[in-house]
Amino acid sequence: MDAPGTPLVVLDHVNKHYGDLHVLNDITLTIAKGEVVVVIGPSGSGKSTLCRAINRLETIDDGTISIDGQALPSEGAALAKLRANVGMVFQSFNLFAHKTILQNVTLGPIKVSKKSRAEADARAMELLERVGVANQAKKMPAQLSGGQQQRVAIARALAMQPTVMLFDEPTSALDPEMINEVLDVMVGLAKEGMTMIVVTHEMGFARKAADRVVFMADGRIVEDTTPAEFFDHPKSDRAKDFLSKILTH
Ligand SMILES: Nc1ncnc2c1ncn2[C@@H]1O[C@H](COP(=O)(O)OP(=O)(O)OP(=O)(O)O)[C@@H](O)[C@H]1O
Repeated sequence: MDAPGTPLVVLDHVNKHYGDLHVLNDITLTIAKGEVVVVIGPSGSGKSTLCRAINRLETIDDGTISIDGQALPSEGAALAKLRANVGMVFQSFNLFAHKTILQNVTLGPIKVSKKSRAEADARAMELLERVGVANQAKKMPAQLSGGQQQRVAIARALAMQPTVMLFDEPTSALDPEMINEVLDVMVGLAKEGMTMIVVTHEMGFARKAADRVVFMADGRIVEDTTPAEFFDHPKSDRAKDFLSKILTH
């Protein structure tokens, strides 16, 4: 087992364009094992694109991205293997609508990791217990609330035993009363030492659980610092402006 502080996710001079739009502008970022990094910034600043590029859901124009010392393959079996190590939780939970909650969690371990059904079921039930929805295991996704579905999505990602978890606005689609139940699960994961990259507008989570805040604007990393430093002493005008807009309400 590597010591905390070992680089796990490394982006080196990454660029991406959509036509004339420079959506990722010379992004260089290292995330260490066990670190929780919250990515925040104005709408359209490139946060989701950054998160998706780490998992190769988006291509990049130049630069390199590596995970655990391995450069990201662009396709094929190597990419599938890498993706299995990177748990991804999206804004919309993306559960398979025609499979039960338990089947949603066991599908990856059975199909990709070739676990036996008994082993996959046992592990899935442990994970569903952990995120507080074990009693829903036989139900279909549509029978669960949004907050419950998102917790299942987290359990599904954890079932693949990822080395890093990416969260792309995991609470944005939830009704307000369900946000905390998902954030509580995420805070628990952070405390257990999971490496996490979280795109979110939940500043409370950033303050409570993040080791670092990465603030993006116009495709660039403008600040990369501790939550306390960022929220209490933002350095750039962009960050000051952003914080004044979101913290006045
Ligand atoms: N497939 C695409 N084609 C063209 N432009 C795109 C595409 N996807 C994203 N963009 C643009 O790239 C920019 C960055 O998008 P991105 O979703 O990464 O921003 P974001 O910071 O996550 O924003 P938000 O907080 O609103 O989700 C935006 O201007 C967006 O319109």
